[in-house]
Amino acid sequence: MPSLGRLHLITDTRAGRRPLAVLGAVLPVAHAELVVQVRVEDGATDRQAYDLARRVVELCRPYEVSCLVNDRLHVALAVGADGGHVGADDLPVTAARRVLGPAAVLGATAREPVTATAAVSAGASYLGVGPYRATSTKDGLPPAIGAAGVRAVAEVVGVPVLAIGGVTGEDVRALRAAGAYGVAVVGALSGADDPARTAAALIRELTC
Ligand SMILES: Cc1ncc(COP(=O)(O)OP(=O)(O)O)c(N)n1
Ligand SMILES: Cc1nc(C(=O)O)sc1CCOP(=O)(O)O
Ligand SMILES: [Mg+2]
Repeated sequence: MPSLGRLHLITDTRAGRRPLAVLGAVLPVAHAELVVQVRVEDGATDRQAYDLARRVVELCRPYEVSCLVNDRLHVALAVGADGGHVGADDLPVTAARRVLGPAAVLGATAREPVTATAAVSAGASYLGVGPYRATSTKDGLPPAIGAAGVRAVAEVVGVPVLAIGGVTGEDVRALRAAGAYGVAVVGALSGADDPARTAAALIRELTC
């Protein structure tokens, strides 16, 4: 299984955002600590997801940066991605593992210890744990779990825990102290004035 980077950049495909430009800026500074998760809006077609994922894989390849696809595991397989990420509305983790195979990176969303341990038993190789704090990037999320919620999960699993939801560079120290291995972000990079500088700062905080 490929080693897992600590900074997960999740593509921002909301209107007006430029996911490929942001990725192009971040890749040269991020090296092995970057993982890219291709996430499209729920209403996007499979063809749109495929076209974006194919371009992301192409961009990442020269940098040896891993690429995962959110939800749509057939797209992950079709573009030769390194794996995928599933949550409560997606394929169950056991089924996702069967689809992707034993060597793939498979992430699962877990919001509390019980679902976290179940996801790991079912074959998850890392967990996305959140929302750390309230975020406007995604609708319909449950209340924020904060550092205590991240810690509660990190304490009971042996796989990397990535904190997600409203995370910025200023949160990294507290999240690492709570047991997080890394962070997954949308807005912190997509909305940054200088995504390369922001990514470099995040990686410094994640690896110091
Ligand atoms: C790293 C990471 N953590 C959590 C999620 C959320 O997944 P999910 O709950 O399935 O919600 P959607 O992203 O599919 O809307 C994630 N994508 N990545
Ligand atoms: C896609 C997603 N999933 C979440 C969860 O808690 O499951 S929070 C989230 C959005 C993360 O975006 P930002 O970094 O801009 O807050
Ligand atoms: Mg999902």
